Amino acid sequence: QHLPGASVPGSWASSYMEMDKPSTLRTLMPALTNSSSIRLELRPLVEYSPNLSPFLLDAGSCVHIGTQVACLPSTIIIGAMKAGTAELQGWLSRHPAMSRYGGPSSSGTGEAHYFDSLGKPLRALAAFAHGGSNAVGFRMRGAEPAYKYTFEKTPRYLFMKDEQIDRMHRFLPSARLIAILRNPVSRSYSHFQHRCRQGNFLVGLHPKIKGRVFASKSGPAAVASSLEAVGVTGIKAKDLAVLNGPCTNEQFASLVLHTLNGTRLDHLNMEQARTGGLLARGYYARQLQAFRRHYPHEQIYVMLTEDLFHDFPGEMDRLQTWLGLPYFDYRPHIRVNERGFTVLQGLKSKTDNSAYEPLNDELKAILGKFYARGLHALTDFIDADRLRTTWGIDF
Ligand SMILES: Nc1ncnc2c1ncn2[C@@H]1O[C@H](COP(=O)(O)OS(=O)(=O)O)[C@@H](OP(=O)(O)O)[C@H]1O
Repeated sequence: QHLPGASVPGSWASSYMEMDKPSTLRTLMPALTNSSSIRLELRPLVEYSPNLSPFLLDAGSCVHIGTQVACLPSTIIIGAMKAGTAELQGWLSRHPAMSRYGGPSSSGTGEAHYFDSLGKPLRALAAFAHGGSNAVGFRMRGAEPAYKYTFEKTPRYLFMKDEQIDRMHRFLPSARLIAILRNPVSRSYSHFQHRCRQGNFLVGLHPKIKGRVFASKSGPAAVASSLEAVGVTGIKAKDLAVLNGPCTNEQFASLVLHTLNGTRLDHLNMEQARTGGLLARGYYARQLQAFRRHYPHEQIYVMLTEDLFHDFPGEMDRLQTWLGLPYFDYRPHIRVNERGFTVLQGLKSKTDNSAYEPLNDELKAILGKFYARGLHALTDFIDADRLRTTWGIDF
């Protein structure tokens, strides 16, 4: 078997186990799984059949479709959005034993979104098992299934409802999940900037609402009628224009700190969290608790964005160890970009983009207070001192 250079030791390679009866795969899985590694000594290979249920398969198992083999993800980066998931995906896919959804040259985000939209995933998963287009993302070449394991990242997973997590677990019970968490304050501001760049907000042009920022999901006419309902009368759709990024602190404050009638709050409340997950996605504890209800503790790895960005190779070493991968030294492959960030050579980094205005101290304090209460519960997942020192939030 061809292995790519010395980077993947021969001892890492697996043999296949042709499963004549896919219905026995789940029963055998515990015997094939080494609890300290995603590697499967015998890699289940199921022959495609029109009746194959995706719920018979499991993480890391492969489906044989004609001359092709596609393997289900062994590990998934579940979020959080704006916590550096794309960068982490890029680094992990550089590992010679790992292959990302969409393939190395994917021009898209490489997010499979199998589990976060009701309706779509079941069809997609069925299509996977049935060799349809969704299998392409995890397709293997030649002898790759012997030594390569697939993974994907969909940051929205961390924000899923319980029934969606349940389905994920029923489909991939032995998957290893990686959660990367960024200080919720900077995460929410980064999310705001992301949505600004995408033109998701409207800015008021009329003197009564000049400069105010509104979520534009339902369009300017809907915003105008919501304003009318709270007594801000005479606003027409043409009085609202699409806001383009990069945006400012003032615009962020306008979105999260102003009630619809224009009152400025000096603190954030749950009501403000309605802004499309912008704030709610930072409630990490309840999100992780939801995953823990389905996946055992040992299958969830929690890392902090700031630690990763501070020492990328060191954090990748720890992650490799947790995944039980053969050691890959990232150090010869790093570069420091123009903005001073450590990135991987040959990997397009979001930090190569231009920066936006830093979050000001007043907003930092208001948001910090808003998130501080929820951080207690996060200490079930991350040491309190580490949260204090890395995020600088006092709680
Ligand atoms: N190496 C390194 N060092 C420091 N910061 C980095 C690095 N790589 C990515 N980033 C920052 O991560 C943010 C993007 O996160 P995601 O890739 O998870 O975004 S997304 O959810 O996929 O849209 C985005 O944050 P903001 O720039 O604050 O928006 C990136 O700049």
